[in-house]
Amino acid sequence: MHSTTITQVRVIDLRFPTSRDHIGSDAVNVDPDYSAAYCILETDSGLEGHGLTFTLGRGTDLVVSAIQHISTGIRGRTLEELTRDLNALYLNLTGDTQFRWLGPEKGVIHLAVSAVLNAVWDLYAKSEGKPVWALLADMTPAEIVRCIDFRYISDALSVEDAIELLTRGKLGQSERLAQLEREGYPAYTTSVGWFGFSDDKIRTLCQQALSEGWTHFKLKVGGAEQDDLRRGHIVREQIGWTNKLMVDANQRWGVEEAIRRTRLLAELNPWWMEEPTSPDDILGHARIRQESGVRIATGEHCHNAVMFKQLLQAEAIDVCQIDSCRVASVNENLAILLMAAKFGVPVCPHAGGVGLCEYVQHLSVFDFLSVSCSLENRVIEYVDHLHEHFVAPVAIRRGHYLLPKAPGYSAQILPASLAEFSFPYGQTWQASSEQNGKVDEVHIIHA
Ligand SMILES: C[C@H](O)[C@@H](O)CC(=O)C(=O)O
Ligand SMILES: [Mg+2]
Repeated sequence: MHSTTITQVRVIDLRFPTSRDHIGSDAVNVDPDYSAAYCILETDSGLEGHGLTFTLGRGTDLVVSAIQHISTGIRGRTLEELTRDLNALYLNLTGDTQFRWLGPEKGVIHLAVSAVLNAVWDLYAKSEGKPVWALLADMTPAEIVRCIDFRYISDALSVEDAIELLTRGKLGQSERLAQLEREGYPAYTTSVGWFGFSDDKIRTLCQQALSEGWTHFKLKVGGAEQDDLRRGHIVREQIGWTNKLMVDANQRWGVEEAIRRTRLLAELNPWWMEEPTSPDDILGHARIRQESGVRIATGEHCHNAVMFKQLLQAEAIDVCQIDSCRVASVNENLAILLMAAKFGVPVCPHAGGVGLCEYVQHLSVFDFLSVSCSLENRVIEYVDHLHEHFVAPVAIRRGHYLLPKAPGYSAQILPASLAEFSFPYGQTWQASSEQNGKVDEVHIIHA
């Protein structure tokens, strides 16, 4: 790797008005504006590292500010220094002796660390001329392990466990890669069943998705009992009973209610119930799993590898839904992939958000090539929104992700989109504030 020095860190508050069409809506997040705290690492070689963390509109400015604070130590350092020991970089970014108090390893600071590390991985992969999945697959087990913080997970996954899994994963890797080249990676769609969509819209979107080759569908639940069942049966009428239907409650219920409602929804034969209760309630998920008889999935709001460790140790989940931005980037997700493989729990990444599909395809491909080496019960989420804003958007064919080939981590956004949707001064937001004649009080402070 030639020496590349980080000369500037730019941060953008990027917001897309998806709430206007109920895109992304669920029983709890009823008006999501898919947004991102977007980080650009400029270098003296002209290469740029682009990274983001996913937010939902208001509050993105808090993460932007956090990135500005925690990235001061990145400027002036070479890429070679940063990537020589990626766990040391992780510890440096998460371990600031005062910022750590705002976590640790959770909340706004952890989201900011994720954006910065996502940008570092993007720059690293670009400098090597590889997509991130290939950069990881070409690493030795020892190199992968050097990216991971084992301090709080070694009681569940030791360094030796990781080395053994990764060494085993080298066997047959080229055959698995050839399989992905031919077939792509299996996916499911959530874009047919957002909470704010009408019954007719759900019917139409299911028919369209079936014609495109989709076989796995996710529906948002968590409204009134009869509405959930009615909408569920509408989907079943369209997709039949052989195709897979998953339901997602987005943390809507307490444990007792979650057990009751999951049992009710069992008549839809869901392949999993997602986020039935608080993401922090590990024992609650275990009870719901034991007492409902339905497969339980969670992860999109689990803020670090330690939470995933406990979900796996408590046998609380059937499906591990990693998120590329909630935890601190590739570093933490490597640990989670390895723990899930050790506990025999399939990983089906969360991707309902801007840039998340572009990111998680790399993590699932690496999991198949080098970690679990299995596609059994594994599908990557796909949402059909905002991909037109990316330099190298995901490619989908008949319900499968095609292997990303461009060097980097795939979430670089087009300059015109950065300009148009930056908040609050991009054209989209200027137009809406002029149109509405109002600027939210918080934004006046921001301005
Ligand atoms: C607010 C987000 O769109 C959320 O509903 C996404 C989600 O839960 C999922 O994709 O799963
Ligand atoms: Mg979800």
